[in-house]
Amino acid sequence: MKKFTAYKDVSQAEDLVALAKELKQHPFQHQEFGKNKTLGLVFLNPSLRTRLSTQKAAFNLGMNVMVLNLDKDSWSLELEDGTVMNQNSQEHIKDAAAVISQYCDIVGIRTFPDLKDREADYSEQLLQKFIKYAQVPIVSLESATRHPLQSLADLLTIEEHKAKAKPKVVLSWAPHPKALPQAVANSFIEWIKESDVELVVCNPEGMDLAPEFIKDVTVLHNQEEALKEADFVYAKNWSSYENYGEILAGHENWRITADKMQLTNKAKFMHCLPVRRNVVVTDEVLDSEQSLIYQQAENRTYAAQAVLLKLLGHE
Ligand SMILES: NCCC[C@H](NC(=O)CCC(=O)O)C(=O)O
Ligand SMILES: NC(=O)OP(=O)(O)O
Repeated sequence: MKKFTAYKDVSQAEDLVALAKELKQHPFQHQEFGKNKTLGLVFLNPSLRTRLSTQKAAFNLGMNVMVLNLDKDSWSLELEDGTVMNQNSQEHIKDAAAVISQYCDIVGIRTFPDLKDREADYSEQLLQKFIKYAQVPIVSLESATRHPLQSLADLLTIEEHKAKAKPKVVLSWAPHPKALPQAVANSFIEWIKESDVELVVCNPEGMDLAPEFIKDVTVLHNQEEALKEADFVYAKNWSSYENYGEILAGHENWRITADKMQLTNKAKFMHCLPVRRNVVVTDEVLDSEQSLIYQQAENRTYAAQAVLLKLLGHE
């Protein structure tokens, strides 16, 4: 594996899930692989889980870790080539990526979309430029359109908790007061649709995800119908792809409640976190036995560890 930014970077997702599962049993068995290797983690946006679980994954492999909050502690980046940099940007991404990667064997980068210019966000310009100018493998810590480490952890969580060979997995849009990226939802679909599950996505009219992600996927605009007999309910808000970055107000009734969970086949509840309690989903659901939110967060460590191990050259 040369980089980890999307499903297509991985040759066998099942193998990666199996490796993560094995690492969860024996986290320290590959310490020699990471010895004297350095992981750099670059954040342009906030993070709790990705920041800590990826560091923990690296420590489990015997790696050293350096973290840079580029948005707060470093220079503001210029992305365009040939610009006369006499305005606000202070360092070109070309120089920043080249220099950071000199200090590291693997670099992880988190970069959210600005949710204003759809083409710019969907071309992943910052991530792609970083890859272009860095000389080492790059791991996405959530980019403008995808969150592959989250999706890999989610696959592992579903694998561990499924009670039948082909469970019904429902990804449901849920309300939120702020415009959020489509990345977690896009990525979840991209990974799970290749697994042996019955996938249903549900969202209000006008909130369909990008055609490239929902191609050949069942999309319903009726949440109650979608939830029937679900084995897993994954809730997530996203802002509009169609009216790019717009919030959909007036759909508070899409919140996941205990009553809605009654429609399901005693489904497990999933969310990537952070979650706005009692907006996206009620406390009653989040704090119930059905909730897998902390198991998902725990699995982030082993998903990241599997990815780092592959990038370090483990067969
Ligand atoms: N990394 C996991 C999700 C990150 C981001 N959520 C957020 O920004 C939530 C912020 C808030 O609740 O205001 C998202 O949806 O893609
Ligand atoms: N789920 C997730 O990626 O969380 P953070 O944004 O806190 O890293």
